[in-house]
Parts: sequence; C-alpha cells; structure tokens
Amino acid sequence: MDRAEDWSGSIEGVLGRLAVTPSGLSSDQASTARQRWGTNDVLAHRRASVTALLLDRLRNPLILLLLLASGLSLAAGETRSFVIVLGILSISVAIDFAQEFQAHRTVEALQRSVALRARVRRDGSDREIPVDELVPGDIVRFSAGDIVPADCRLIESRDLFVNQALLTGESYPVEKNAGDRTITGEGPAGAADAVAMGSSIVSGSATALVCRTGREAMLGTVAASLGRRRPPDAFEIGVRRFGFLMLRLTVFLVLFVLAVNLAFHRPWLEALMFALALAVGLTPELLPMIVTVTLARGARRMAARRVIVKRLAAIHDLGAMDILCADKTGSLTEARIRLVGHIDPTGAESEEVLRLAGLNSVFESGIRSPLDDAILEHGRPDVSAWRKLDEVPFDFERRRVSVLVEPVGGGARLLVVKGAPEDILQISTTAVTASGETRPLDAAERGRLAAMFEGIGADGQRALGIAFREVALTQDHAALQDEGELAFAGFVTFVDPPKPDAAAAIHALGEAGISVKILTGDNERVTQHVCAELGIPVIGMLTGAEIAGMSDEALLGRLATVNLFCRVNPQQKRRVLAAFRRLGHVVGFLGDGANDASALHEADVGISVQTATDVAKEAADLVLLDRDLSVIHAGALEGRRTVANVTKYILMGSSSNLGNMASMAGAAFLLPFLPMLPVQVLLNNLLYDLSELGLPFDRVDPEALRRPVRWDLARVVRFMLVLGPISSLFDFLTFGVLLALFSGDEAAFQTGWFVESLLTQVLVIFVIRTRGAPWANRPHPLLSALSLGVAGLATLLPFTGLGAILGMTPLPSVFYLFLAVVVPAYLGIVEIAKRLLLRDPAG
Ligand SMILES: Nc1ncnc2c1ncn2[C@@H]1O[C@H](COP(=O)(O)OP(=O)(O)OP(=O)(O)O)[C@@H](O)[C@H]1O
Ligand SMILES: [Mg+2]
Repeated sequence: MDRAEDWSGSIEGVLGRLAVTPSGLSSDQASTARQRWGTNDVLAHRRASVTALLLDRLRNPLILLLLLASGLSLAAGETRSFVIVLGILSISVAIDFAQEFQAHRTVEALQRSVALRARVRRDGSDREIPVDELVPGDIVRFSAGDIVPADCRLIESRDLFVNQALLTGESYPVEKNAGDRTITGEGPAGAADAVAMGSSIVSGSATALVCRTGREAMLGTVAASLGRRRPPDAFEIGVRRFGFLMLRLTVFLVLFVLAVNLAFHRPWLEALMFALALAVGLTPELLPMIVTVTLARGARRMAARRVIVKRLAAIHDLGAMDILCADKTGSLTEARIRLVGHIDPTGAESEEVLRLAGLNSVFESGIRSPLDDAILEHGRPDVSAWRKLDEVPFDFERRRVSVLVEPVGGGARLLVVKGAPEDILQISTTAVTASGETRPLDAAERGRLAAMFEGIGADGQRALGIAFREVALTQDHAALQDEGELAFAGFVTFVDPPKPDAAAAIHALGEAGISVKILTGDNERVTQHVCAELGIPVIGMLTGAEIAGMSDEALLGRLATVNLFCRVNPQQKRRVLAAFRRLGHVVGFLGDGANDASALHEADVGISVQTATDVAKEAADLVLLDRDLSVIHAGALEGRRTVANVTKYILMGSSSNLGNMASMAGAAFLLPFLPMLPVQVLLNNLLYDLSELGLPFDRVDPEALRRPVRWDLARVVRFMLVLGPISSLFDFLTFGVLLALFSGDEAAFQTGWFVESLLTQVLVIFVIRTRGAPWANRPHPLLSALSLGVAGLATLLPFTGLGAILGMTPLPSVFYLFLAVVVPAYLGIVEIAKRLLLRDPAG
C-alpha cells in the first residue's frame, strides 16, 4: 500500500486488491502496516513530545534575553559569568522539564488504560484492541454507541445510522448502507457506503474495512484546526491572570532598575543582567510545572482508588464542584437488572408477552440496554422460527423500539413494539389478554392499565410495555408512522436492587458541600421507591413533561427545591445542567449511556464508567473503573488538595518573593553598587525554586478540604499587599545593618543579603502553607527536607569554594547572630499578619 492507495470502487474490488481474507490481517501484516502508516492516534490521547515540552520551557523570553546578555558579557571577556549563568539556567530548566515530563508520562499511562477500544478481526479471531493500534486493512465491527475509530468502507451493514456532527456539523443521524455508492459530499462522511473517523453509531451494526488511519483520515486532516481543547476553567483563568499580574510587575521593575542604573552611569551590561536576573527571580516560572505535577500526583492518587482522569484540569473542577447530578441505574441501584414478571392486561402471567419481548430484544440492533440483557438472560428466547425484516431503532425521545418480523415459513408479519409503558399505551387501541381475547382500550380500560403500571412502579419494579400489530404481507419496511393502532399485550417487569451504600455516599458528599441530584429517564414511581428504600430524602421532584412546559427562568426558580428529575430525555438532562451552571454552580454529571453524552459535555466535570458506551466515555473527563459514588467524594477532596497546594506556591511567589525582589530594586537606587550580583540573584532564585519542589506532595489543612474551593484572586492580592511590604521592611532592616557592619565591602554586603533574603524567603513556607499554627499541621517530609536543606546550604555557601566563584566571602559570626534574631522575628510577624488576614471575614 502506498499513499495513493485507491480505496474507491466496489468494496469487493477493494477487498480483492488488498487480498483481505475473512480472517482479517495477521499480526505480522498488522505490524508492517503500522510501521508504514503510523499509530492511529487522532482519537487517542497524543503523547506529549519531548521536544515540544522542552521548547515550551525555552520559549520563556526572559531566559532567551538573559542568555543573550550573558553572551554579550562573554564577548566583553567575562567568561566566568557566562558559564555560571548558563549553568544555573540549564539546571533550572532541566529540573522543571524533568518534573513536568515525568508527570505527563504518568498521566498518559493512566489515560491509556481507559482508551477507546475497537473490535477487530486479527489472525482469524475477534479481539478488542486500543483504537490507536488499528491499521488500514483491518476488519472492524461496530454497533450502536460506538465511536468510529478510523475512516472505513462498509463491508456489511444493518439498519446503520451514524451521527457525523463532528465532521459535517449536521446533528441528525445519517443512514449508511454497504454497497450503496451514492456520494453526497466530500470524503467518507459524504459517501453512503463509508463511515468517517469520529462519527458515532446511533443505531444498527456494521462490519467495515479500515481504510485511513491517523492523520490520513478525514478527522485527522481537520484535527489540528478542530482544537478539541475546551475553554479554560475558572482556576486556569485565575492562574493565568496571576501570571499576567506578575508579568506586568516584572516589566515595571526591570525598566525601573535599568533607568536608575543608567541615570547613575553604571556599567550598562551589568545593569541589564541584574535587571534580567531580577525579572527571572520574579516570574513564577515554575507555576506551570507545579500545576502539572500537582495535578499528575492527584491523578495518580485517584488511580489508586480506581478513578482515571482523562482531562487533568478536571481535578480542579472536581475540587470546586458543589452539585453532582447522577443517573439512577448504577448510582442508586446495583445495575444488575433482572426480569421478574411478564403479565397480560388482566395481570395474569403471560408467556406470549415474554415471547414478544424476546423477539424484540433479540432482533433490535440499536443501543443494547441493560433491560434487553435482562430479557435475553431470562429463559434465552428462541427466535429460530422468525426472521427479521426491518426495525425502527430505539431513541431516547420515543423511548421505544420496533422490529418487523415474519415467520421463517411465511405467514402473518408482525410489528413488535417495546418501550416506556405510558407511551406504548398511548399508541395502542386494543388490549389482548393471554387467552387471546381482544378488548377495546376505552377510557375505563386505559385508566385501569395506568393504575396497574403505577402499582408496579410503587412496588419498586421497572416495567416495559409490549405491543404488536399485524402488517400487510407485502410490507417489508417499518417506519415511525407504523407505530400506531397497536394491540397492547402486557408488561414485562424488572427489579434492580438498590445499592446499600448509596445513601451513605450521598450523605458524605452532602457533608462535603456537594449536593446530589438524580436525573433519570426512568419514571417517578420507581425512582421514588428506590429513594425511599435507601432513605434518601426527596425534597422536590420535576418530570420531563413539566420541564418541557417551563421557560428557562421558571426552571431556574425551581431548581433549588428539587433533587429528583424523572422521565427526562437527553436534551432535558442537558438543560437542567445548564440551568444549574447559570446559577453559578460548578456541576458534575455521572452517566454511562448514549443518552448521557450531551449532559457529560455540558457539565464542568463529566464522569463516566469503564463499561459505558464509547460516546459517554469519550465525553467524560473522569472514568470510574468501579461505579461508586464514594470515590467521587474522594476525588473531590483530591481536587481541593491540588488547588490548596498550587495556591501555596502562588502565595509564596506573590508575597515574600515579590517583597525581596522589590527591595532589591529599591536598593539598586540607594546603593553605590549592585545589592547582589546578577549570578547571585539567579542562584538565589534557583535555590528558592528547589526548596518548593516538595509542594505538590504537601499535606493540606483539614479545613481546606471541608468545602468546595474556588480560585480566589482577591485573597492572593490581599496576601501580596500585606506580606510583600513586611518582607521588604525586613530587607531594609538587614540592609541598614549590613551597611553598618561592612560599610564599604561590596562582596560582604552582597553575601550577607544573599543569605538573609534566601533564608526568609524559603523558611516562610512553613508559615504560609497552613492556616493554623505552623507546628499544628506537619509538612510533607520532602518539603521540609528541601526547604531546610536549601536554608542550610545558603548559610554555608559563603565558606565554600563555590561561594568564592560566585563572588561571595565568608561572613563574621556577628552576622549570624543578627540572622538568629531577624529570621525568627520575620517569621513571627508573618504568622501574626497571616492570622489577622484570615480573621478578616473575607479571608
Ligand atoms: N431497550 C429498550 N427497549 C425499550 N424501551 C427502553 C429500552 N431501554 C430503555 N427504554 C425506555 O427508555 C427509558 C429511558 O431509558 P433509561 O432508563 O435507560 O434512561 P436513563 O436516563 O439512562 O435512566 P437511568 O437513570 O436509570 O440510567 C426507560 O425507562 C424505558 O422506558
Ligand atoms: Mg442510564
């Protein structure tokens, strides 16, 4: 095969040309093809490339400027400073890069475990493989709910409808047919006998030949422009805004320092390097790395609880989530549905009802629901005497499915309909008893059947209505309008045992500030029964019909007093979610069906389960390996922990670090020499960064986990305005003492300040990291070790050879005496300021 591979012409021709056998590709052929065509990675999560990540680090304009400036100093004969600057910058970039790269790899490995899989025929047998291993020439099978993993030609299809909105924008399902060579548009999406990567199967089933994978596929060619990234969430915007704030401060400070130095006619190159080093010191350059590493760590801890994070930033949203919408089956119940009854309109047991239900379930090719599985499991219906002619596939608007069948030997053709009993009764005109007696469905009879159905629900049983109609012997297609004037045959009833621990999980979520709402397509009786059985209070209920009749405003007004939404269709699920979001809530949604996909998209955090249909899983941000509400609680705490630790880094950067850099700029104004050499500023910054590498692992205050947390720029700014000046105040105190101690000795002054500013800047983490007393909540050992280690290093550095290279000189013991007073005093005052800030009701 080559690039110009011809996939057109009749499918038989293509199969023949490729010598594709019914047993599919062999493993050898597949691996050869994979080498030639590459990985099918458009739908799969792309691996972050090493070069891209590295370039990302180097793209920082400050680093480039600094390299340029030190290059100039090299030209001016200053080899040593060039080498040191280069050394410090490389170490800093390397640490940053290694951390982030490691984090990306961890997350990718996790994400692979929930990647979409395709059913493919290889070496003569059917198997499931991750979609990125598919190659051209593979034979794959689809059924409803699947996402098409590559551009394919259909070999065989049955009642196939696909949604190709992703490619064409057309949201209505399009019918596809093997062997139909009609072309209505470009590429596989426009051909009747082809399906395009990224389409979803709405109903029906197909066998298809994979033609184009990866970038070669139609979706692959638009993937770049498609930008499947979602808009940034509140936390991301907040962090970005903070970065911007710091950037503006940096620019201002650098220009100020430059102007001052030039005004005093100091050597311009040194002044420039000093200004740039200050700028590097000020930029929270580790912020993206700290965010990623913190999130990755969160993702790994969640994986230990069998929750896989597909979109990292969703962890923040999970921390901010205050409403969780969940479906009923699987959340409140075990999702182990069992068929327990099959009764005719009089309430008598009826084999005929079971037989019709079985016919419908076996032959329907749409989304297989757990109700169908229950019917098939019960007595394994024998349908060998029947042949299927056509079907009207299930959808969540009609809530029913019809199949048109005829006896194998010929005879009366039947349309068998099964679906939500309310609706089935609506479109029935007669009722047929088990003994074959037909009675008209008059008002009285309808009332009786409705009451019977309510009774079933009140017993906590789910029910489907079964009806049928004989059609003309010549009719071999079924359509929507055939679903009328039916004969009602009866009900099949099911039980789905309630989940004993669901109530406790909902209670725990409530305690953590997350209220749980149930959104179900099932009817109100059954749902209320389940709630009653579990002891979950129903504070208010709305049905789909009521929602349909409400304006958006009216719906908004009702939401606060409702926790149960029944008989809601997919659009209504989405509408309810959108309404909650409009009220300012951060909303999670847990669902697993094709009917949940649009709500999953709408939610701030979409949560699905490993066994869900492709479309639901693809739309989800988190995938639960075990369906369990309590892991969502654990996940929410994990999210809060992440936000808390990133906030610590930001508070550190914006208070103490900012204060230090600002006083350094001020000192440049007052001193006849530079307060610190550019390389010392850089090293100061590198060591400070090092001390914070343990932050992602740090413990957080229990209070920080109690309620949903949101990004709070106002709090950061408050801290900045109070703690920044305190830091500067102490710097100027040091400044005075240093001048008095070593009046004219530049090197001693610079060394002294290096040590003092680094100690205060690093050790203050122990105060800032907790809301309470520093000793009440112990820091993570790694954080302690790194912070104390850096502090020790800073104290000893002036006495080493390395210190000498960096222009440092040993300091007299009286300086250390001064340190022993000023550092604790600084930490004490910050502690007091912190408490005052937190006492403020807004804090
Ligand atoms: N296979 C089927 N055949 C006929 N009718 C069906 C089938 N599956 C579902 N229905 C009807 O559609 C309704 C909605 O489906 P379903 O209960 O799966 O919705 P849901 O919102 O996913 O509910 P849940 O919250 O329990 O997951 C069902 O109550 C039933 O009346
Ligand atoms: Mg469901």
